[in-house]
Amino acid sequence: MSASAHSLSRPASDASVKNDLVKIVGVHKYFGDHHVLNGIDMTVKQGEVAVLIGPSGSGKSTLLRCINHLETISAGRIRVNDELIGYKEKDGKLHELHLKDIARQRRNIGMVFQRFNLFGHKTVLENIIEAPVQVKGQDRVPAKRRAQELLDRVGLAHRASYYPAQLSGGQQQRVAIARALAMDPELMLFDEPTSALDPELVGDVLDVMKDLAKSGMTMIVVTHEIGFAREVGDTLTFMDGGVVIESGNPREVIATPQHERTKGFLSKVL
Ligand SMILES: Nc1ncnc2c1ncn2[C@@H]1O[C@H](COP(=O)(O)OP(=O)(O)OP(=O)(O)O)[C@@H](O)[C@H]1O
Repeated sequence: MSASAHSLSRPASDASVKNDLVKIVGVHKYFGDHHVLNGIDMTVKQGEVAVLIGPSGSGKSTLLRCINHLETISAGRIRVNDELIGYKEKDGKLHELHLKDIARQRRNIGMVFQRFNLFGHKTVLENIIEAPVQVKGQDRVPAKRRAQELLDRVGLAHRASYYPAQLSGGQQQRVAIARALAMDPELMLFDEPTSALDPELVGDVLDVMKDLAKSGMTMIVVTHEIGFAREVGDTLTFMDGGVVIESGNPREVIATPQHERTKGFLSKVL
């Protein structure tokens, strides 16, 4: 088949056609009468990096936590790979899934928080193999081999036998990323992964995230690192008051924000 004929007849399943991995439709979240998310719509395609920015209290963390059902949603639907997260739908109503199904869904969604939350009494290697061995039932030998590969990937192959307290904050955060990757997630959520770090440690963590993005990992990243958003993000979404104010190509949103609230926020963080 000639090249032109091939391009004309490209099948819908062509690997270059990106599928929607995350679909968030009309999501609301109330804590009592405090409306934190007020109808969020967002789509993230397979392999994309979606960066979320917004002022403190705008609902960014809550949205991330809803995506892996650490928070229940008050209305709307969140789907990852076409599977409804946290619920099954019957007669138009949502019923919360059993814990084992919620746990299965969470295994597919890695999450890295602002604070690294490593087990202090376990070595770096033991931290990384904990979930694959305990949750997935993997044998320790292949789990250790994979953990060592992941440590190599985050530049910490030589720290496998250290305890978290012997590492810098940036190194601990890279271990936290390796630990999340050990479950082979399809989606990674990052909630301000560098904001608790000393400035000189931020770059190494962002480099690991850039490498992950290059490898095709689908990522949703809450961050104030606008340079990262510009360089790595496929989309940049500005949230305020629990709604999406604007979303688009990061370079365009940063250079020519369409809304006063986005402009005001960017002027403070740029
Ligand atoms: N469990 C909870 N109970 C009650 N209110 C909550 C709870 N979790 C979050 N909130 C409130 O929801 C609002 C949004 O919080 P959230 O952490 O999602 O914002 P954010 O945009 O991530 O802010 P920051 O940048 O400061 O982390 C805040 O007013 C917060 O107090």
